[in-house]
Amino acid sequence: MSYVLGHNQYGKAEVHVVRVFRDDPEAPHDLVDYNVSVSLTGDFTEAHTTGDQAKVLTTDACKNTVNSFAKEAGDAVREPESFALALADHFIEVPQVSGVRISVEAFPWDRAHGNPHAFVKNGDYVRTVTVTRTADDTSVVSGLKELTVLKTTDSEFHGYYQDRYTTLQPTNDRIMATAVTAQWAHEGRDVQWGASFDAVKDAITSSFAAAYSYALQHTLWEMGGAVLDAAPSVAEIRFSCPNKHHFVIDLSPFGVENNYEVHHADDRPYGLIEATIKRSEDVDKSSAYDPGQAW
Ligand SMILES: O=c1[nH]c(=O)c2[nH]c(=O)[nH]c2[nH]1
Repeated sequence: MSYVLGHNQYGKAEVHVVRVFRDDPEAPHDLVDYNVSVSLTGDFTEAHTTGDQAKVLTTDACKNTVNSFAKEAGDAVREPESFALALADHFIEVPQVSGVRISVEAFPWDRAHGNPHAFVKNGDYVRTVTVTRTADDTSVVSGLKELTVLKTTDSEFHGYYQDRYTTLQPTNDRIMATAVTAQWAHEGRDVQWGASFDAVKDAITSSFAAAYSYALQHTLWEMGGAVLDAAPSVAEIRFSCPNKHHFVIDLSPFGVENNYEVHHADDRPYGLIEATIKRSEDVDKSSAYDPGQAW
């Protein structure tokens, strides 16, 4: 039998590191909470085909590098994009490495009641970053997931294609809810990452609230446009949004009127609506995204 080695990559997944900033004894503490994954490509054929590990930077060293960079990388640690860039810039210098992908989940913590050293984990969303680096190219994708939003009206759904399996009744008024997963690819790496993230998140939530919706697809389009207007470095944004169906419960058997008030919050199945909104047809950022990410 003959066979060849196809695409391969390796690294350390899910290095969960928390960094406290407490250099100034007079200043309140800050912290960042990152789950970092490192993935390397390069000249690693022999590690697989002959068992020769001479070129393998250990995944243990990858983990140690992440932990040490949480101190060594200075102010770059404060934003997940700049932290991922610092790590990617480091790993790409390893001679046998030709490609680096750093993925970060950043868990937000809010200061507790203005206390200088106590925090409450903010479960509203998780911030995400994917940095992809080769010798002469760097791409940065920022994102968020698990941002759950709901509006109680200003949402319709009707006029859709009908076949013999179509039973859904059209509606001029419904709850619309989704848990937004979005990733957006930047042009360049010279970006104020924190301000840019805040602008995108604000654009998503404010346009979700303000836009009158004729479908979740229509809302994705509105949110994408708002993001491109708000964040100049963003070339495109990809959404993956489950339609969290809320069905009006028929209370008429009990003689009770239900004017879009009482709903069954359905769990599954759910509609899954996905779309990319980009500045022009020419934008192609597909290589910037981690294909291994479930979304
Ligand atoms: O916003 C929606 N988009 C759909 O494609 C769809 N399909 C469906 O059954 N309900 C909805 N709602």
